[in-house]
Amino acid sequence: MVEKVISLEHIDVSFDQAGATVQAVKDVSLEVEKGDIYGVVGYSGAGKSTLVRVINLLQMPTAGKVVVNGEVFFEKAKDGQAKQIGATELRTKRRNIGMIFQHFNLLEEKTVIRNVEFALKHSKKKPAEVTAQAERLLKLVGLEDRKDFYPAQLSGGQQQRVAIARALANDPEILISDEATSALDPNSTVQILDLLKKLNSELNLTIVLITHQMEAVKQIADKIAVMSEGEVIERGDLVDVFTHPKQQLTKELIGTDGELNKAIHLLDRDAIQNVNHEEWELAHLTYTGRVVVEPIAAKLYKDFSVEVSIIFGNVDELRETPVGTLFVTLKGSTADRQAAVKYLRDSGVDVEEFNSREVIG
Ligand SMILES: Nc1ncnc2c1ncn2[C@@H]1O[C@H](COP(=O)(O)OP(=O)(O)OP(=O)(O)O)[C@@H](O)[C@H]1O
Repeated sequence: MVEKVISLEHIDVSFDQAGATVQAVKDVSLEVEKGDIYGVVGYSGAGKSTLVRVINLLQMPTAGKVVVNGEVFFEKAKDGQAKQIGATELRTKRRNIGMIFQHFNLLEEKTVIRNVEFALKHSKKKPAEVTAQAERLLKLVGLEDRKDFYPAQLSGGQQQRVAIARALANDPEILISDEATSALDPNSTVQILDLLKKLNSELNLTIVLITHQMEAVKQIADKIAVMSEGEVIERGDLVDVFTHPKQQLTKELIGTDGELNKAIHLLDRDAIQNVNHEEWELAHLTYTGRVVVEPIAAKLYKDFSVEVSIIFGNVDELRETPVGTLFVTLKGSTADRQAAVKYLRDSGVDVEEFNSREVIG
């Protein structure tokens, strides 16, 4: 059975900024299931941080309902009275939600192990148990041999590992990562994302990943929500959203737009200038898994008399699923091209067609 871990219902958050009201989050509902890696993406200022800070009530919503693990943290109808969990209980419940940030926020005057132990200062564990827990976590994040170092003696990636160990000190079920890889070099970014993926599978940790880096969500997220101006404008399974983006902004974020422009730019105009507009089109093919291009091109020619010319192609990995993109021109009569496109779609290839007149005017 699917277990809902986080449920945000109709969340609004407004701020007063110099006398004006800024609506940072507008009527957003979001459900995160146990074991999800849920990416929340969007440009700076879209409202991502504000939205996720609502989960543990670091940010109070103006209206809406926040439920974590079946427990109502906050509830307020638009013009109603707010009901919220008591302060002491909230403090305890927050321990179930670890957080990591872009800036690691480590205590510079404390060693790595003391930084992790510090997160257990309110726990009822004995000092020896606290140390054992911190050592266990440092081992989990691959830093057992750096436990007596100070933060300044570590690389950014290593400091983020310490921050992750500290965030896991109270054995939380949920980890919120707010731009945790944004300040890291590409290599450390990949390693931190791999670590988050490992923690997700080994501990069944539910992760909410806020980022403006599409590469980060591509590497590990199962689901994504795209935010713009305080609203979630598109959401769903990562592979679905990446292969069938609906909103213009999503296309922009994942680069589909740029790819189309590149295809139009690279189009061999000499080769098509004498071809009648009705006899060719530009097509964007997307396929998951392994599709062999050569036989498809040969088949379209042999069975449908449609000539395929590849403009460019690319294979990407979305959460370990290979996803191929091909921009091609299809030459042939309208009826033959329609039959060929139908064959491609029936074979599981997603086809987006661009009329020749739209492409070159
Ligand atoms: N405490 C605050 N007081 C006033 N306005 C705020 C506050 N926090 C956020 N905002 C405003 O709310 C909007 C959303 O900000 P938020 O930080 O949630 O966006 P974001 O998508 O996380 O972007 P970034 O990655 O730049 O933080 C912005 O217009 C921001 O200026």
